[in-house]
Amino acid sequence: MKKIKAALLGYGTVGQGIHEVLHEHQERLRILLGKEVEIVAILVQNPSKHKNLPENIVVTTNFEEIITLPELDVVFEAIVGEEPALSYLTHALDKGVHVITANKMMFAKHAKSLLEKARENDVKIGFEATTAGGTPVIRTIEQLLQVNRVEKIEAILNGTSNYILTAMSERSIDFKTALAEAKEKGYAEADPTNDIDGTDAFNKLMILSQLIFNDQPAWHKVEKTGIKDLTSTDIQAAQENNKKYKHIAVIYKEGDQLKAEVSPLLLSSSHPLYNIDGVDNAIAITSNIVGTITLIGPGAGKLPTASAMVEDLVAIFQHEPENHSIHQYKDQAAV
Ligand SMILES: NC(=O)C1=CN([C@@H]2O[C@H](COP(=O)(O)OP(=O)(O)OC[C@H]3O[C@@H](n4cnc5c(N)ncnc54)[C@H](OP(=O)(O)O)[C@@H]3O)[C@@H](O)[C@H]2O)C=CC1
Ligand SMILES: N[C@@H](CC=O)C(=O)O
Repeated sequence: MKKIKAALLGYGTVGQGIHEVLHEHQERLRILLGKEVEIVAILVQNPSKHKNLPENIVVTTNFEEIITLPELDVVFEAIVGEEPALSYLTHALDKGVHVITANKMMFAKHAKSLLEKARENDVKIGFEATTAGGTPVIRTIEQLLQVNRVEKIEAILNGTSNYILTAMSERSIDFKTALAEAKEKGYAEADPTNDIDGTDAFNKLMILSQLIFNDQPAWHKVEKTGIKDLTSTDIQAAQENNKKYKHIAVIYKEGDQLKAEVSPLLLSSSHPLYNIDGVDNAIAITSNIVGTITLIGPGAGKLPTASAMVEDLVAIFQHEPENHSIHQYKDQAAV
């Protein structure tokens, strides 16, 4: 049986999640794609941390060694920061290799040029995992709201912030302890600055903006505030008034101007995002025909993020002409 040959860039929370999901669900992937998916190489920074990987997988710090492997089909990118990720993915697209990325910091800035490059080279970029973790907002907008015109997004887009706010409110723990828990659970970035100062939610909002409006507002004009200055006293006071702080990202068009803001807001219980707690994200999408749809689901973590990336893999390879396209499990097939 032919194989889909994949490389992982990064073997931290997300990279390990992808490996686990590909391994655990090999049979399902074989049914869906008519092919096995094989991880042939993994790029890391410090190979001594990754000594227990199977011997048939190339573990390297040198991207050249990966991109020159014969018959490489796809690269999953789960490293940190704008560079070298951008250069690696540009190189992969130029070589005709599909790309699946979780790297929102890089993609917020370079979505447009990378998507153009992918089109030029007749390959695909999956980026579901860049926004809202395991919650499938990208494909919902891209594929299920094509006749609709999306007019507004109001969303909780950072799992760490929502986890911290919920923990401070429900368990009365302090900010530092809640952040340490979010790190321990694999929700927060290794450097959590972007989680708590609003940058991560901002980056995700810009990715949605690019997808929906094929444009982004001028970054310096978007007001961006994180949750880092909220104190336990603020949170308890809100609770005593039956309110909650939530970190909200909003974008809409006013005339031909894009308006966006990312900030903590005090919500009353009638607000649709009031009950979104823990690591969950929620995205209220308002469109001209259907009205408002709200997607809710895990916004961070190993398996939710890997789920989004492996679903991207299926979306890319299912469309290759020789592949099968079976959408139902046998025991769920319609009679
Ligand atoms: N964690 C989450 O819930 C989510 C994360 N993301 C994004 O996914 C990406 C990965 O996140 P996560 O797995 O949590 O991060 P981790 O810090 O857990 O892992 C990062 C991995 O990337 C490797 N790495 C980092 N920089 C380089 C480099 N320059 N060259 C080669 N390898 C490198 C590290 O190598 P080594 O192991 O040797 O140190 C490590 O294996 C990030 O861009 C993040 O923003 C997106 C959605 C959700
Ligand atoms: N650190 C991010 C991870 C997912 O994008 C978050 O907490 O939302």
